[in-house]
Amino acid sequence: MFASASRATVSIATKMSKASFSSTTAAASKKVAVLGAAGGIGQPLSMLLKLSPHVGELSCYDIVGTPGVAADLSHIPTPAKISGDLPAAGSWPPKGNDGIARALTGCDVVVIPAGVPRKPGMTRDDLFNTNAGIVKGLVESCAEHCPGAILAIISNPVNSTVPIAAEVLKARGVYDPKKLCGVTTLDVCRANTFVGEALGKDPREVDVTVIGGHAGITILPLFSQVPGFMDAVDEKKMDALTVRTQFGGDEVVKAKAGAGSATLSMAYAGYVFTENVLRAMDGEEITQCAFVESTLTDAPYFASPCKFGPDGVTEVLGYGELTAYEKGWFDKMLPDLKKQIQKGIDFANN
Ligand SMILES: NC(=O)C1=CN([C@@H]2O[C@H](COP(=O)(O)OP(=O)(O)OC[C@H]3O[C@@H](n4cnc5c(N)ncnc54)[C@H](O)[C@@H]3O)[C@@H](O)[C@H]2O)C=CC1
Ligand SMILES: O=C([O-])CC(=O)C(=O)O
Repeated sequence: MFASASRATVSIATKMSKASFSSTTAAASKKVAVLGAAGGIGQPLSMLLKLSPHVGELSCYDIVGTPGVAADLSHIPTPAKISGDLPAAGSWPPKGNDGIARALTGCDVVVIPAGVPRKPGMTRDDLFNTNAGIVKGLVESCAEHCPGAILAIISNPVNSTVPIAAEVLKARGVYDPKKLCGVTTLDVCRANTFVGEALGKDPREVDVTVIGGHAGITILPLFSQVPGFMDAVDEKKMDALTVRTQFGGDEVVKAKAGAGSATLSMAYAGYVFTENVLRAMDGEEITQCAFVESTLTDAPYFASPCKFGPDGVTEVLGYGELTAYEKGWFDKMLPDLKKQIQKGIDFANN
């Protein structure tokens, strides 16, 4: 399918946007780093970014395996130059041992899927003890080596790792709320897929707004805003679809039975998010959902549709009217979301 990357086109229904593997106008000029590039998400995400018409340079960084990942990806005939780095020694191509500095210097966008995934029975918050420190350390390196880059945080729990990243950047004097996003695109992908199935529509033509955070009941798909949805689906079905979207991650964790969580769909979602950020940097008007600093609610960070421009988020958009059903979930979600955000802030400052 990807044999001729210059001709293959994949269109993706994200908020008012289409990402593709081909473009006649895009300049392959941006440097992107993937931190955690040898992992379950990192490898397919790096492959998709190697196909991006916007990426001129792709740095694959991890604590293991990146020389091999980079050598492998380097044989795909697209313009993006590839490097693979490890923390201290070892790189591909073999060109010195500057590790993360080499990976990050000059980056426009840094995507972070580094950290451990869930096993059955765990919540995303159960990952906090391991992943909080990993994200803190990596964002400290970003503050040092690419303070102007847009950071896209995938590592869970996103509701806490994004506030951790913000506190690290603030402490270093380089925090710009426009340039820090938690990636919630997989929630949008799932909601679009499930609505497509329910309405008998091509899911690529569906675009569900998903607000809140990225964990269980903090994920709130606004199905009432999908044209035709309320006429086609009764309250029981809507409830089932809402809960399935909120716990879509658990569905995958259970099916993988101890071998991790969503990787392929997340790589796709991470690619869609990053590609949209890159297109906005190149001057296109893009709107997509992201978990960002926000004044829309009492929670200091909140996922909602955001406009993106050359420097990241240019406007945090509202999410419109909620139905009584959605308001019920919204009220239930906010205390949890605020607690998870505060946990991240406290961790970073202690
Ligand atoms: N935001 C979202 O929607 C989603 C988030 N996730 C999260 O993404 C994270 C990664 O998931 P997977 O790729 O499945 O895990 P994985 O275990 O397959 O890969 C993680 C990679 O991170 C690397 N790593 C660990 N510490 C590192 C460090 N200090 N610097 C650089 N790399 C480091 C590991 O070596 C490994 O290669 C998990 O926290 C998971 O919960 C997963 C799916 C969806
Ligand atoms: O469920 C998990 O742990 C991974 C994740 O965030 C998702 O698939 O949405």
